Amino acid sequence: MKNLQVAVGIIRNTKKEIFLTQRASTSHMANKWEFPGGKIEAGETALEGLIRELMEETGITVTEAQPIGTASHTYQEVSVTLYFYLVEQWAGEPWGKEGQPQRWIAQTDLKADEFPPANIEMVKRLVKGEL
Ligand SMILES: Nc1nc2c([nH]c(=O)n2[C@H]2C[C@H](O)[C@@H](COP(=O)(O)OP(=O)(O)OP(=O)(O)O)O2)c(=O)[nH]1
Ligand SMILES: [Mg+2]
Repeated sequence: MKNLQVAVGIIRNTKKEIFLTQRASTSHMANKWEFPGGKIEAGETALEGLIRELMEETGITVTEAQPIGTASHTYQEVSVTLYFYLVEQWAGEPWGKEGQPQRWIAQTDLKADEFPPANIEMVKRLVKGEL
């Protein structure tokens, strides 16, 4: 089975709100809310992939990103390894640049079941305020 390496950004503002986007109805994990990000390309580091994906999907220029862990999950179609980064320093204002719905939500109000299963542990850590 394919194993995807995916860089994801937990974009957090000074009010402890997190920026989420919604996956397309035609995509894998359709309609789930996600941390913006995507597949790391050949020759790229995870951080380079993160910076590129957040520019493509949200329009921001990441200026600092802290690696906070990984999660692996095997779905029916594909297996993924997520490389999570906490992003608190950036230039610009994030928006759903590819037309995807977006929202800011208080970190403590995140709901694990709105995310793909691979995200559950990380969402729980965020809700508990461990990060
Ligand atoms: N971006 C993102 N992907 C996630 C999360 N959780 C999770 O299981 N995934 C999975 C869904 C996909 O199977 C896989 C790759 O993400 P993606 O679809 O965003 O990849 P991409 O941006 O490169 O998309 P594309 O170029 O193929 O359209 O990671 C998450 O929080 N954020
Ligand atoms: Mg993506």
